[in-house]
Amino acid sequence: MTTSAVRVVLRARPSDGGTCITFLPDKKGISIVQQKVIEGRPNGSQPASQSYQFKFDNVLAAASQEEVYEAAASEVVRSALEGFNGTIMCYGQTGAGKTFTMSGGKQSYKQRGIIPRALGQVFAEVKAMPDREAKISVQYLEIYNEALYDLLDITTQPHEISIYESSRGLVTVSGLRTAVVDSEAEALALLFEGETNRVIGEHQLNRESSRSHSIFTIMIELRPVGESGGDVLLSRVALVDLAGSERVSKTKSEGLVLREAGHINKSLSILEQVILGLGDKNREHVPFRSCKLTHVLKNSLGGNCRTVLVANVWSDAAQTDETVSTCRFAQRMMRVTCEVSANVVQDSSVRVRQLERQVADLQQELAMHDAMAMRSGVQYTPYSDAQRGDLRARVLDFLMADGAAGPAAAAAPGAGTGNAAVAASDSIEPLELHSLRHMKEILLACRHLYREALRGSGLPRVAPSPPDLDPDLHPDLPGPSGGAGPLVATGSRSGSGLAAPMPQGRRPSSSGSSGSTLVGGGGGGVRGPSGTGMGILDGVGRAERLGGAGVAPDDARPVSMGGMEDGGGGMSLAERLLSQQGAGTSGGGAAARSGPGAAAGGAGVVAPDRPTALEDYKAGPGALKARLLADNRAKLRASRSRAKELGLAVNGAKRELDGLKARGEELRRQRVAQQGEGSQVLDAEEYDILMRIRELKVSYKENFNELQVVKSEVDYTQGLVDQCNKELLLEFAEWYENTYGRPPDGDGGGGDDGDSPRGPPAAATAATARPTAAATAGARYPPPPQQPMAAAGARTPAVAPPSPSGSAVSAASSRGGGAASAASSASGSKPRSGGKVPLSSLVCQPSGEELASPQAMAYYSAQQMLLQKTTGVAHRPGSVKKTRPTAAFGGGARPGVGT
Ligand SMILES: Nc1ncnc2c1ncn2[C@@H]1O[C@H](COP(=O)(O)OP(=O)(O)OP(=O)(O)O)[C@@H](O)[C@H]1O
Repeated sequence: MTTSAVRVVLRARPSDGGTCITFLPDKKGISIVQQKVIEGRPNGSQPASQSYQFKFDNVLAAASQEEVYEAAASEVVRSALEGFNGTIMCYGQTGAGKTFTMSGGKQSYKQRGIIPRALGQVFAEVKAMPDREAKISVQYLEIYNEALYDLLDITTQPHEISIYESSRGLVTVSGLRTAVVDSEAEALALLFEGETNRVIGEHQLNRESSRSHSIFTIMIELRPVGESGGDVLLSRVALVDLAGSERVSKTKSEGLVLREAGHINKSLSILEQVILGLGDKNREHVPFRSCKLTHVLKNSLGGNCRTVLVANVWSDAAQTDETVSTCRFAQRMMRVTCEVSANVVQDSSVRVRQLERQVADLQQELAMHDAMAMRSGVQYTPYSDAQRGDLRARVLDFLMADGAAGPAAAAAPGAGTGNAAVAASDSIEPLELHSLRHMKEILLACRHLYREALRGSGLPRVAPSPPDLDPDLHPDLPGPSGGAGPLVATGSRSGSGLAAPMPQGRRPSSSGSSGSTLVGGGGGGVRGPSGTGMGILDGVGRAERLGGAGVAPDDARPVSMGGMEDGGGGMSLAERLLSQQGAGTSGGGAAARSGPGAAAGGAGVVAPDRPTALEDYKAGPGALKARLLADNRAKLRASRSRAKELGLAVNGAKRELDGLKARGEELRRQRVAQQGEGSQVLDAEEYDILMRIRELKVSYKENFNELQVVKSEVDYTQGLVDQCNKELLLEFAEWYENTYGRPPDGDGGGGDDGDSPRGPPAAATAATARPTAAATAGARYPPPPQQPMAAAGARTPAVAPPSPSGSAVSAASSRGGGAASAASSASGSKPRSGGKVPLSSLVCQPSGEELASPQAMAYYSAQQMLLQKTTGVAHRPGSVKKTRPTAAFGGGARPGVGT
């Protein structure tokens, strides 16, 4: 990047009325002598004279007029061929010879001006570059009475041409015809055509006075020949013929010509201000946008451009004032510096071709490596639709194989035990992974199926996975294997055939007290299903049978663990881990305690009060859930605080936007009133407002979008907190009952986190709720219900799944009218009237507003999924009671269901 001062060229129109100027010997300045008649002097006295001398240290001096034109054109063209923008601008009074300098005299080729010379040089230079491919195009703009015209296309209306300024301050004019020219002749033809379209007028000083400013632009694009890549040079040469400043007293302009003079003089005066501003380093604001001329020339004046100013003076003695004025302008222009750098860009098309070739080479290389390593089926190219469809079918088969394992498992040796689950998962044909792309495609297929399940297809909707769940804090997340895996078949094999994913964190967690519950509870466990593919329950089933004797077996702990281990094939990894770690210990502890305790009917065990017991529970067997609850609460707080922040930011931006818009509109009205409807030149304040509005809109949109996301995160996390809270309390109630032989004081399903004492003990307790014959007689679990989508949005989401066996599982989810009361008791608002809280009642009901919210409905649907899963395949040792068919759980609540 270099910094250079603007170059000045002095051009003098030959005098025909007594010359007032002489060039200095070195041609780097001029001397002006002004003769003045001083009034009041006695007749015959000599007129007084005043002399001026203007020297320019950056003047382009040449011997002849032709050489000056040639040198000026050459200076700019050569640098343009190196990628630098250039401008040559003629300035001076009317009639001083600007058009003559730029376009040339009409008499001979020798008289041709700077533009034809520049065009000739461009094509000559390009021709001399065999290693470069050049694309030359031209534009010709006219600014007449503050309106923009296309001199190459007179059909273009002024309003179709506009000045656009990029965020980096680069100004371009859009709407102009850009003519690509292949030869000098073609370019000259366009130049002449454009010249004939210029507006000219006649006045005292010039019979062919240009009434407009014109800018002929040559655009040059130079790229290396062929596909060798390399840099592309882009440059623009603007050749500006300004209209001349005129003194109306001299030109005697009238009517339209006078009006034109007003526009011309105004714009030239703004140009002068701009030059003054650019020359003054302390000046912050340069009024480029005050008129079209200076706005369009913004890049040429003090921007990334090499600029040559041609100061045209008329050497007539009568024009001395204007000559002095033009020289002053030129001197001011000398103070303007330009930061220039070449416009070099990478040829993207060549680069793309190179990369494509590279990719193809690498693919070949990979294919060779695969062949040598005997790897087949690896695909590196994107999957086609057909391949994707095929993969989805295979992924679906894989997912559904889980549900199909049931019959196989039932038939397999070891069915009825936890081994069935192992057998079931072992029997699933794994999906082989060939490559990273293959893995991604499998995940995409899963996502597709998931979304399809969400959209409907007669399947329940599920909640989206909560973000960033820490597996350490969520050990009850679905594990990778068996029926407890991340996907739960929601239909029978012959049903919809689609699998819906189990929402994370919704799966009943392992509590480690399973053995104790089952053993001490006297066989309250559910039986392992057969034929439904839910072999995961077999472990529990075995524990139930073992405990069914109502006597704590000698091997209480091993049985407890055995139950876990046997069922391990169907457990999630997290469950297995849990059973092996602290929870296993506490589970064992509970077994040791509860087994004998239950055998003794709870006698001899002093039950602590509820708050103390709850604290014990939270520190012991319920630690995991309590931690999960605390974690979710922390996340909820964080989300809420972020939502608040974003809400404030959004509202603040909105308020500011409204204020700015109102002010902007006011300024616009003022501008239109002053400059007319088509005015496009904004003043500084209006421009700043527009820029600020643009910035604000961006930040408003970003914050608003994030707010939506955070809001749904808050909603979702709130749901998680509620759910965790309920589960914790319910599990606590069960643990308490199992441990001490009676339900805790107050309400096991009490509200919040159970820290506050609850109301009176429930009248009826789950201790009285014993498995009914029907339930314990091996009633098979029904296949997971095919829930209609409507249920997801139903006001009562506790859908009773069809119960072919009439098991209490159905009843558990169909306790008519129980939902509200139990829910209220679950929230601690009032004590339950009796019995256990039916699972169905733990499913929240969407409010009217929520019915319209997809996030809310997804959440509720997820709860229903949980309900279905739990009622259909309940296996969580700690939650067995929830699905245990008891009278309190819904026995007789509905005709045709229950026991
Ligand atoms: N160097 C020159 N040699 C011969 N004639 C010239 C020269 N410069 C200008 N003239 C003549 O002077 C007259 C005015 O020139 P021109 O129209 O180029 O002036 P101008 O500065 O463009 O005026 P304006 O833009 O105000 O109309 C023309 O007739 C032109 O031929």
